[in-house]
Amino acid sequence: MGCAPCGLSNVPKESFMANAPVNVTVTGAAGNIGYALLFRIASGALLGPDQRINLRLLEIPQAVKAAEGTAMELFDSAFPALGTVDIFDDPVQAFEGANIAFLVGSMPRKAGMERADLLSANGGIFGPQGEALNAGAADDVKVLVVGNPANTNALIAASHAPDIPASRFTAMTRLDHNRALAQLAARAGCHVSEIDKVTVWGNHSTTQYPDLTHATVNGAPIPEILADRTWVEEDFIPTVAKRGAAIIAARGASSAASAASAAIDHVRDWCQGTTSSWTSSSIMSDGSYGVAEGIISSFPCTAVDGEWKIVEGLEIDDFSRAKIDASAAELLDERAAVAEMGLI
Ligand SMILES: NC(=O)c1ccc[n+]([C@@H]2O[C@H](COP(=O)([O-])OP(=O)(O)OC[C@H]3O[C@@H](n4cnc5c(N)ncnc54)[C@H](O)[C@@H]3O)[C@@H](O)[C@H]2O)c1
Ligand SMILES: O=C(O)C[C@H](O)C(=O)O
Repeated sequence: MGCAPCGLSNVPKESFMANAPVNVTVTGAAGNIGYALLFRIASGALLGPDQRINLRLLEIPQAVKAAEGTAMELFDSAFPALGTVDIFDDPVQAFEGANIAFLVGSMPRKAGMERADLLSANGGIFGPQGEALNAGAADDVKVLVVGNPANTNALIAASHAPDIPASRFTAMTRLDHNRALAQLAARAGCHVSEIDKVTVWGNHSTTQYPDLTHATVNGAPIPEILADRTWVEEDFIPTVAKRGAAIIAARGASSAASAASAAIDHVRDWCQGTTSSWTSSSIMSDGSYGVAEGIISSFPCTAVDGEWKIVEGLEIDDFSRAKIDASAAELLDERAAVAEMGLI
């Protein structure tokens, strides 16, 4: 049963802005990431300050009251770009007319767990949400799955939405990409904005492969850094791949603000286009780079005219080959596990 939309609004719906309002649905709106994400979206960080956004928040019934508190704060922020804020506990209503959907709502892992340990707890959320998207989302809907294990949850959602192109279901490895930029910047003594051509391949898990093979700093390759195999293999790769666990150990809770920021980066680039040579996005594999079709895996991607495209033709050395294959194999195992559970 749906709860009544609260319909908070600082502005009349019909007030003038150049473009029609964009409907953005955020699940898990009362959670930690939701709290960080909603204010960034409403501030214009997602689609620019001149694009009116109507927010549609989905929560479980027990958390609707907390979501109402967040909606009150959104209202009190008087964001010029924010239109209406409606709250639902029914996915069918929440995804009605959605142009963009952030699928965040799900349980985070605790210390000592791997993200795949959440498959049985969270996987069941994403089938019904895929069906609800299929039933009522806008024709141009773009879906980003943040809730873990994000890649396989995105696959579950996509498999329940036969009328939506599978290319519209993506999972978030942008946080891993940003972590890789930050680690390389620290090692190279440069600013993150001076780095280009970093890739995160595979799963948002410890098997992910943050790849510096093609990386540049200020347009120049980094042979001295790549020659330091101890740093690349024993420091950089595990630091990036295990950063989520390190954050949990330090904060006592999983990353929230950096995850929200990466979610903004992912969807902003998807809608407005990438500005660097490429970024990392988990999308449905078409078999590129020998990654099996039918899994949602991270690739080097550009976004052009609202579509992710895999950057083709990169040379893959033996070390990278083994790493990419290992993460793809894990995704195939996760797919088999959710098939076994009847989730796809
Ligand atoms: N992909 C990434 O890089 C990345 C990064 C950080 C966190 N995460 C994942 O994001 C998820 C959310 O993290 P968080 O810190 O916000 O957790 P949280 O526990 O603070 O919030 C989760 C919210 O989701 C809600 N929720 C649960 N089931 C729901 C459902 N069926 N529909 C709608 N809402 C529902 C809960 O009520 C809660 O408010 C976790 O799975 C976490 O592991 C992913
Ligand atoms: O690691 C986690 O469980 C949370 C998130 O996926 C992260 O990478 O920070």
